[in-house]
Amino acid sequence: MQIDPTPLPGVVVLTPARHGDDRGFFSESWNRRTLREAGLDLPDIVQDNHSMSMRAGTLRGLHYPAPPHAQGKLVRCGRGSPFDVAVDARRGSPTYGQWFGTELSFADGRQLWIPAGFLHGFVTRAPETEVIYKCTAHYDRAADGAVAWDSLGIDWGVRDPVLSEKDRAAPAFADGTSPFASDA
Ligand SMILES: Cc1cn([C@H]2C[C@H](O)[C@@H](COP(=O)(O)OP(=O)(O)O[C@H]3O[C@@H](C)C(=O)[C@@H](O)[C@H]3O)O2)c(=O)[nH]c1=O
Repeated sequence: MQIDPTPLPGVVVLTPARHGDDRGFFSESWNRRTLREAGLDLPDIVQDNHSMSMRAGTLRGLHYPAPPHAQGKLVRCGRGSPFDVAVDARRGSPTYGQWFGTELSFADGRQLWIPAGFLHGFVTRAPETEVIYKCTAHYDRAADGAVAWDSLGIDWGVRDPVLSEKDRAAPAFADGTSPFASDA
């Protein structure tokens, strides 16, 4: 398991080992002990999500479940190569409002760990893109929050994305209004 830091402290890129042979490959996509031994002690995982986006240019985000339902998310790609983005929304954080984005392809198995207190979103680059992510808290519909995808200067590489109604109506990211304290 390779663990690479990003410019946002707490957000890391994980690359699990793959054991290839003439059938294909085998990979432990998540292993608590391996991560702990590598110095990454993640909170308990309680939910695993799987989404399929049929069209290239589909953008889901930017989302956050508000406290006390905030979720850390370990995101990977089942098919395709989405561009995955985390935004630091912890008030008082030195990197508040800053974003980090990276491509998570099925081809290389890279994963993005996004702690609670961050917004999350992704855009698909190919049809039939599958994104799979483990969460550290259960989904609560009433806590579901969204911020406008185009309000943070993120270079998504798409001008007119396919959006849900919720994401089309999401408010802009506004200074000081984040529900997350600095220690979210
Ligand atoms: C997120 C979620 C949604 N749902 C339901 C609510 C709704 O009827 C349907 C679709 O929900 P959404 O439109 O919110 O799905 P989606 O736009 O894919 O939302 C997801 O986007 C990515 C970027 C995230 O980080 C996730 O946490 C989540 O917010 O699924 C659940 O039952 N459980 C869940 O955990």
